[in-house]
Amino acid sequence: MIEAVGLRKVYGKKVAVHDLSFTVRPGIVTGFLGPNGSGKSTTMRMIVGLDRPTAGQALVDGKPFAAHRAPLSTVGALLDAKAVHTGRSAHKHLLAMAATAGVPRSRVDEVVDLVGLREVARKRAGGFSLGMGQRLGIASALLGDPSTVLFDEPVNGLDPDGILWIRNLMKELARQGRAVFVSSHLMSEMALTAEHLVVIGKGRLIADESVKAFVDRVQPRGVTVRSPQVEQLRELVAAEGGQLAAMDDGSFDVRGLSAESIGDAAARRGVALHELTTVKASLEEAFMELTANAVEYQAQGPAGGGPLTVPEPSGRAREEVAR
Ligand SMILES: Nc1ncnc2c1ncn2[C@@H]1O[C@H](COP(=O)(O)OP(=O)(O)OP(=O)(O)O)[C@@H](O)[C@H]1O
Repeated sequence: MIEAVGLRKVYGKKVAVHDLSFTVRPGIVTGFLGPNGSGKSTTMRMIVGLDRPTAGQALVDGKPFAAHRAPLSTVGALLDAKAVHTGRSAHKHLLAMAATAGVPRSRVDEVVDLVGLREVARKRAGGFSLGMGQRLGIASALLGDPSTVLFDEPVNGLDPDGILWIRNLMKELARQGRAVFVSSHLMSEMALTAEHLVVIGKGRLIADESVKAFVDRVQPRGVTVRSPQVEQLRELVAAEGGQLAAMDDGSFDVRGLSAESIGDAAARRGVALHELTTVKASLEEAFMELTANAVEYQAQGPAGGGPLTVPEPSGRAREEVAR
């Protein structure tokens, strides 16, 4: 479990992290999201004692990381997957780490198997692909069987197989009762992996809530309606003040009305409905909308910049968050 309490980091005149407080609970995957430069890496580094907070503190299982007798068994962190001695084999690298931390040798074979590196464990880690390097980084993080794991952008640069593997591993680590804290730029990936989110912008907390609550904060994108009585449906939507657009698959996209008001009006008029679904914003759309004012470096759009706008969904390409 991680508790950030009034965490603050100042580099010279730059306040990288402002009085940040949040909790990462055991048993679930917590996604850590924020635009570039928002302070995610700085926060993670403070949690594992690699950076000193200017104020506040980061507690892991109730104590600062440095106060733990067996730090490797407290927190496993993947902060920079390339930080492995390139001349050594994966096996030697892990053995050296295990010896330093008082972890039994048998655990090395366990983690090598867990991350699927058995075939290549005795080869020089310098020749590893990005995906293999990532697996080795994760093996190192899990060596001490930690109760909390921290992964900074673990899926960056990985192929779909590697991404799926990491997603399943995170969920499994959480299922085992660990606190799993993972940062990522890939919103669609976070929507599939995380149950809870900590979102920051310009070093400040924007959200500490479930993925569902975060997505529910923004307006739904519309309502999908199907009815065999097309003309009556058109009249109903117009009478209620909504707009209706026919979709390629025979359904209708209704804007300006809630599912409840469409359903009630259909009941009053005796119009049969075969589908009535509120289309929620995707996590990416919610993130863009809620962090629009917290983006450090904004692209200059045709209108000269300003907050990022949420693209209108087109056709059936709308993404629903299915939770
Ligand atoms: N050692 C440092 N010295 C000075 N400024 C720093 C240092 N480390 C980070 N910063 C600044 O602090 C801010 C937060 O950086 P940080 O790397 O924590 O953000 P991030 O959210 O991890 O970004 P990204 O998603 O791009 O990795 C940035 O403005 C960055 O330039």
